[in-house]
Amino acid sequence: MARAKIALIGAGMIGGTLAHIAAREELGDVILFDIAEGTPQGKALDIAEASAVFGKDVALKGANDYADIAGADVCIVTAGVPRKPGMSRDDLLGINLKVMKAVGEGIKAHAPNAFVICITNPLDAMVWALQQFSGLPKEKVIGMAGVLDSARFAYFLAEKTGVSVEDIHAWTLGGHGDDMVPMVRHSTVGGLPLPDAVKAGFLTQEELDAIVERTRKGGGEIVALLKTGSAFYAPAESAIAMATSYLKDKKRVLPCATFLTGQYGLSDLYVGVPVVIGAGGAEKIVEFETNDAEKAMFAKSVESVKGLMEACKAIDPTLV
Ligand SMILES: NC(=O)C1=CN([C@@H]2O[C@H](COP(=O)(O)OP(=O)(O)OC[C@H]3O[C@@H](n4cnc5c(N)ncnc54)[C@H](O)[C@@H]3O)[C@@H](O)[C@H]2O)C=CC1
Ligand SMILES: O=C([O-])CC(=O)C(=O)O
Repeated sequence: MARAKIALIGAGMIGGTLAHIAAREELGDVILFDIAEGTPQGKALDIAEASAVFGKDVALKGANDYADIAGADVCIVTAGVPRKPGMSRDDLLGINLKVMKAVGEGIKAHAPNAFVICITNPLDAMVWALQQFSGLPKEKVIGMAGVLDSARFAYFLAEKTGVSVEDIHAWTLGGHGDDMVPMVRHSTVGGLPLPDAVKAGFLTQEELDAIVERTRKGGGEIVALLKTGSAFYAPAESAIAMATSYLKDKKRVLPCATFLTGQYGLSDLYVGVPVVIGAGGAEKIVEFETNDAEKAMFAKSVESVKGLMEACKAIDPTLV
């Protein structure tokens, strides 16, 4: 059977890392696309040469022409700009919205059957705009944020409790901003919901509260450390998990920015919720039962996403 074709739109920090992981995992042949000339070609060649060391058979190619993404099974979009210290993700909206228009048109023309994973920030508004610009079915266009946010939550819990990351299951809901909602009652340490893990002495309530706050601001913590850009290893791993579930029809339940059609009482927007990812794309949204406090936090996060959608519409009135 032919190898899958994975198009990476944007060959910067995340794009290059995605190419490296996809090659090492032998997930498929990789096209690295960017407007910068030489960058995608150089990264593709470097990783192709590495493949002779790690011993995986994949083809890698750098490109500046959308024609090269033709027939891609998966497109992962990181094109645009990242934030620097002192900026919020929302400050990227104007410049990255223009990038989403160009990328959406490129995908529409050359890879209309692909499963598209958007990573570019501000994530929930960008994936919503990208779906419209590309015209692809909504279940085939999805945003990466929740896998990253919940991975941060899980890592901080593992670090504090001393329990293996493999035995921690953490969930976040909502938009990819500082008002995202780490789901304390639905996340578990060794099978114990976090309130029970506190009772059992794995961590204190104060430690849990601090982890929730650190998770919400996890992106900014890395930006402040790196100074020149934002996180790229964990974001790339997160998108690869989503692409793998699609390509292998694994039907993993992953928190992703997904188009809602009535779930959680919401319609016509993208926001982070748990969703089954399989060969059909975003196949089924999982609806957590939420209490009043969780509902209020989720509603606040959704309001932020709606505000960004309105800002996009003001810039580009073709968006509806
Ligand atoms: N959703 C999430 O959880 C996360 C989102 N991000 C976002 O991902 C995006 C990419 O981050 P990095 O890879 O670190 O940035 P980067 O600056 O290293 O790479 C971006 C690449 O996009 C390219 N580019 C710009 N305009 C383009 C266009 N019109 N067409 C094709 N390529 C174009 C640039 O030449 C550059 O190579 C940023 O917007 C960042 O905020 C970053 C981390 C996590
Ligand atoms: O914080 C940023 O700008 C990048 C990002 O979305 C993250 O790492 O969560």
